[in-house]
Amino acid sequence: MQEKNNQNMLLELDRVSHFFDQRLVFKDITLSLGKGQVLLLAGPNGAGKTTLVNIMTGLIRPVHGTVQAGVPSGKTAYLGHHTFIYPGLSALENLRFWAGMYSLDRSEKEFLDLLALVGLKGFAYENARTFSRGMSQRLSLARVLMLEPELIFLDEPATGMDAQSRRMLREEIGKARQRGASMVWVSHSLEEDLDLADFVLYLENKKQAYLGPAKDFRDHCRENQL
Ligand SMILES: Nc1ncnc2c1ncn2[C@@H]1O[C@H](COP(=O)(O)OP(=O)(O)OP(=O)(O)O)[C@@H](O)[C@H]1O
Repeated sequence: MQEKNNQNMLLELDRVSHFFDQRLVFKDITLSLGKGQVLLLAGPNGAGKTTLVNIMTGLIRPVHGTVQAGVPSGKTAYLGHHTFIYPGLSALENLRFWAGMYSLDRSEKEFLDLLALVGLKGFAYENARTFSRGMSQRLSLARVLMLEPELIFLDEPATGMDAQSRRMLREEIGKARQRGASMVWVSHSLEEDLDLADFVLYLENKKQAYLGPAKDFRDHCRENQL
């Protein structure tokens, strides 16, 4: 995907293997992600996608191998199973809180514009405790967009989202990619999402069954009956 030690390299995994209680999840994952590249991470349930994202973000230390990130932690963002939403705060207060955490100077109008972008304008002052799964996911997306990260981890970000929200999500992913952000994106909707990706890593049978250009993945699936 990129030459090793390239200064545009944002994430590099070298022979990463992981076990839970002696049970192998996957072995020997080696990849580099460059600036502005989108890696789609796919595979059947239980293949190890979330585990690999957790290793990439540093939440889990791999049993073997190394992970190097070329961006400071303040320039990475995660949208996935944990929404990081404070249920006792309104949508706007959540954004204000996160902005404070990252020392970002944002006006009330900017918060409201962000909430409008993710379709939550009418809920800015509502307590986040009352939000559905899809609404919480949209608020979490607003947090990610506010950070303008260089490296974004998306673990099934469309979970709980309706068709309109999924379209908005894909549009925002496209915009982030255009401004040069890199992404690792776990998806179960390959047909929909493949066109926004540069590379695909397909995990199956405890190894990388495919790692290569997204444009060649469909042919690979046909040839290998995936
Ligand atoms: N904390 C844990 N302790 C023990 N086993 C775990 C733990 N987390 C995950 N596993 C196991 O590791 C394997 C990979 O799980 P993981 O959640 O990474 O898969 P996934 O590809 O993300 O699955 P899905 O598509 O269902 O979300 C599974 O067999 C799972 O049961």
